[in-house]
Amino acid sequence: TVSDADILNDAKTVGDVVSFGLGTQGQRFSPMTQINTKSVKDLVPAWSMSFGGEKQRGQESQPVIHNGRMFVTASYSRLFAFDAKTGKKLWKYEHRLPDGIMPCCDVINRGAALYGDLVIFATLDAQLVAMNQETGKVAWKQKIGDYAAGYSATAAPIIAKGKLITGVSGGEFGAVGRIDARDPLTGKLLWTRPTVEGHMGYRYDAEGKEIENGISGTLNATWTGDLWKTGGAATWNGATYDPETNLIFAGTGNPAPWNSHLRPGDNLFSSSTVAIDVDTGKIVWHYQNTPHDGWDFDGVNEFVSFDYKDPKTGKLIKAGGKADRNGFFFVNDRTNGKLLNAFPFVRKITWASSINLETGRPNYIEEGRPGDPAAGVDGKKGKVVFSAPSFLGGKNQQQMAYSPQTGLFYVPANEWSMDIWNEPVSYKKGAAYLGAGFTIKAIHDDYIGVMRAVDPATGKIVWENKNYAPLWGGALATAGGLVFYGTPEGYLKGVDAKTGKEIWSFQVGTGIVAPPVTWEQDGEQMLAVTTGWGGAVPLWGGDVAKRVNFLEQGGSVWVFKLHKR
Ligand SMILES: O=C(O)c1cc(C(=O)O)c2c(n1)C(=O)C(=O)c1cc(C(=O)O)[nH]c1-2
Repeated sequence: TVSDADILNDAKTVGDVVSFGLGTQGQRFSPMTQINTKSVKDLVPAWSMSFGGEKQRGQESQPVIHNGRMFVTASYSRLFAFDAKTGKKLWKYEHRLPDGIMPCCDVINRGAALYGDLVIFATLDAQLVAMNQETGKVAWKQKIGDYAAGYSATAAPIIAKGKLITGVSGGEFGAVGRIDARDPLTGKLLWTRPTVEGHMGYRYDAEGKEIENGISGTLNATWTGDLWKTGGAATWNGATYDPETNLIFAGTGNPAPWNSHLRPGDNLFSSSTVAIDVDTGKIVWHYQNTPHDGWDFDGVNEFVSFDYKDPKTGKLIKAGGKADRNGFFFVNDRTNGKLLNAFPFVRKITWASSINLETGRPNYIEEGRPGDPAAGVDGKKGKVVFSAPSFLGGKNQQQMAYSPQTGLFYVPANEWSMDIWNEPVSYKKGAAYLGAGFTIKAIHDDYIGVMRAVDPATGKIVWENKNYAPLWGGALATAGGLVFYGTPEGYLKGVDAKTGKEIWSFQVGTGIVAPPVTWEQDGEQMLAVTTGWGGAVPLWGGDVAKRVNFLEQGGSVWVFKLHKR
């Protein structure tokens, strides 16, 4: 069984992977060294297993591994249990999905959580399902949203201090984001914390009775009229948890609708990092990466805890790093949210010239905001603006890694742009709630994706590896001096963490849009990645989707280990 101690120590222990992020702080760093810059050239496949089925689409799942079993979620709300050593299929669960589900950005899932004897994941019809790890028998199910109103769920749950922590998707339909804490063994709700100002949070007593748990003194002050009621800020990429501060860090999506002229104000807590007390569900601090977002710059990117040496004072600070969809990399004090540093990690940014380190607010470029349709001649279409990054972001769902060995973040970034304009829109249950039109375009002929090694203290890009297609898979850093990541072209790569030099690669036969993991199995270091091209790019990518339409779908897990000579 998986205990709280197993989860607390996940980043340091090598025998399994029991949390999303290889430790709930989300560093995606492994202390293992058997596979290193010298030996990595001898990596060979150990096994591969297909998800089968007629339907494929994007596979974004991070495998979790415990007690010789690997649990991987797959497209269309499926979950597979494999023998971690041989790949033998142990069981599978296929969730029965209703016809009316409305995931905005492909039928993907990012992974499962482990606790006790259970494996738990979220489904596209906004449910949580917990199964016995050995048998696959369903232990409990809970509905977390109304799929007919656009709610879905794609993020991997995490376990924080014995609580199951989950988010919701649906921002493109005016769903209201929130973070829930449940008893992982029963599914019982312990607290719920909405991420749109104006909505009340609740705690539940022993009898399950609601106790109000709001943010005192604040009502929907940063919203106009009634728009907060359907205000988005979806927590669609889940959360990280830092045991040192007892805080859950949730990234929140764009405010709804996209047309920012309809909702003057900062629109809290959209496009933000929200730090929530794991015991009470109260918001302890928040930092808004894009106040009054008008570009769909969801701030759901993972907030990764790390120790930051202040370049001026030399003091070690408990910090967190976030490569935001809006193109800036933010470093905040994770005890109180104070901004320590902010710098661009993509080269072209048109909406703000910089982030003011004193006030913590962006220096907007006013011409960079799409125009108000109500100000136009016919009131139907606002001024079109050229904008970079595109709304798919300098970084999207693909997870970065942090190596305490190099002190660098490894950010799977994208350089692209869009034409974007606003249109009138009003809320209708179950209908897209954007009020915007757009086309995404490449900036450069030779690349969109670019893996960047970023120094959080100086903002310097230490090295970069360009990639033709947009990077959409996460990174893994190891004490072996390596960074692993996959490309939509199908290459899983092992590169030198210090220089970026590619030392090993393997073609998996379809695109990679998931983060690799590593663990030790019977004394051997194993490397695993889920494969299968998809996610938001082929659906929303405009000109970019056409440019990469040669990429083929798939659906499988690949596992590698060193060839014994
Ligand atoms: O606002 C939302 O609720 C929401 C949800 C999701 C999702 O659940 O995957 C994505 C987005 N927004 C989104 O804006 C986006 O770019 C995106 C990309 C992906 C993906 O997995 O490829 N999901 C999502």
